[in-house]
Amino acid sequence: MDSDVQTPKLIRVVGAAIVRDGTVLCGQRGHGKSLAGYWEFPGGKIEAGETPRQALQREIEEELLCEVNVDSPVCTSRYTYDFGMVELTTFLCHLVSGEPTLTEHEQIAWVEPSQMPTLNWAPVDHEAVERISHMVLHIRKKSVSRTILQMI
Ligand SMILES: Nc1nc2c([nH]c(=O)n2[C@H]2C[C@H](O)[C@@H](COP(=O)(O)OP(=O)(O)OP(=O)(O)O)O2)c(=O)[nH]1
Repeated sequence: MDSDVQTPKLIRVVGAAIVRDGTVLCGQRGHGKSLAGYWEFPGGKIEAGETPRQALQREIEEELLCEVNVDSPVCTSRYTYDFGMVELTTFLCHLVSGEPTLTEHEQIAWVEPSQMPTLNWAPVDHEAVERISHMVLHIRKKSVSRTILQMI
């Protein structure tokens, strides 16, 4: 039997949570793009034949003109927008070479973990933002302890 309910198109996307000095690089989507004005993790759609990690390295080179090491996955979340269902997988990343450069975002910013939830994130990002803010805080605490131990 036919149904009026259509399955939304699945759009597989990867996002990079680039961590440096206890802050995370966040990007605000530019005018003219879908979800303009929302904050996101830099990245983009996975192309045919790519692994998620390959897609993320390519997207970061294209979008931020720098190279990252793709570390552990954070989570995979889905959200149905009016243009389709985005499945976002977010990875912790570290800079390998180059400096993130603004090309297509409205702005990019290194954000303190405690401040990340105050930004207006794209709906599919909320789970990753919550998790990442805790993970980074944990790493920061450990590195602070290490620093204190070295000073004694
Ligand atoms: N890169 C990225 N995209 C995200 C995030 N959250 C989220 O909803 N998206 C959406 C926005 C886009 O619809 C899609 C990512 O595709 P893309 O980055 O290649 O899209 P695009 O701006 O080049 O093209 P378009 O969607 O405007 O056609 O996923 C996120 O954290 N990072």
